[in-house]
Amino acid sequence: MNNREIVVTEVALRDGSHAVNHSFTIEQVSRVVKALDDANVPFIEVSHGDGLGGSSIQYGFSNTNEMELIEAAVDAAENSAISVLLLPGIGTVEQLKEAHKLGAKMVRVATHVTEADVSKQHISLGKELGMETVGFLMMSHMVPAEKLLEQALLMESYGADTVYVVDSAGALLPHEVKERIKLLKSNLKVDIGFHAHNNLSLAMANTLAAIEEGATRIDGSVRCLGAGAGNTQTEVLVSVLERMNITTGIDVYKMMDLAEELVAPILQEPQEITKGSLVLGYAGVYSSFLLHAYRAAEKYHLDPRDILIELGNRKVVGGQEDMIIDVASELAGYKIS
Ligand SMILES: CC[C@H](O)CC(=O)C(=O)O
Ligand SMILES: [Mn+2]
Repeated sequence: MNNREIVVTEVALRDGSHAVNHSFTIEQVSRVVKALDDANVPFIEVSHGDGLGGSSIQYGFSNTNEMELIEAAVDAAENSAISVLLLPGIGTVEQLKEAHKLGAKMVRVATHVTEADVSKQHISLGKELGMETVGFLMMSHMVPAEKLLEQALLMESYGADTVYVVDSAGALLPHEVKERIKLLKSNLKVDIGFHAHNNLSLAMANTLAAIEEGATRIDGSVRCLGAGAGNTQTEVLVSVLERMNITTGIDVYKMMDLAEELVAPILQEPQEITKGSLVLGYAGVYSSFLLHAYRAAEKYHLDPRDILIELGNRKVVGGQEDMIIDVASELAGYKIS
């Protein structure tokens, strides 16, 4: 990717979908993609927060059909490639084909960190379609580095061009990121990526630790527009990397401008580390559970932190969003039969 030492994927228009209750409009997507394209961002991800097909009662309905958003993104991008996220079991083969037909160039196939085997069909299809294909191992903090390596090797064997360590809960500490990336780097032939969440205020430190150990594919969300406290803030990341003489190819001033002028007004509230998002990192809970837990807490008159801590204790993972209501009703004293 023309002299980029670090290849950034901007995820605000996908991960940020969680933070705005899946309310992105065609106009917002078009304007943000156009500006990101102008800033020379190589990859821009656009999908429901839970990936293709995520719009549902379980995960939250999108206000606008994600295929229309993907189409708008493809139309607005001259050079940037549009990426889609797909979780096997939520997104289907047909939806991936449709996104590809609309012009999506990259697919990231995401599984829970112990379930890489379910990614085979979708990684193979991504390759068959000629897409850049990425394996995305979510909740990577939940297993030791050796288990993560085993799962990453599976994704590599299915044909993934890159395998990502995904800190979905923002729970990893810098030394744990280093250990994981180092092990993958020395055992995989494909590129290694890292996706952070800022719940413990460690997204930037963890990202730099990952780069130090050889990760070359990095995710960021402009203005921290991602689930929980958001991801590594893209405009800050490209500024820091430029100070370190590491090239991303991205125009720092243009990133700063679009963050302030286009993305800040989209946020329903400024992205900050609130007590709720802090508990996600502290208890190791999926960042996308945050708003679901707030709603459940309101319904059952509970402190959302109690719900999140209990979800962490039970090691609830992505796809088990229905457990949020179950746990809340149990904590409120209702019996589940
Ligand atoms: C539900 C999919 C999830 O948001 C993917 C992701 O970005 C992560 O696990 O951090
Ligand atoms: Mn994420």
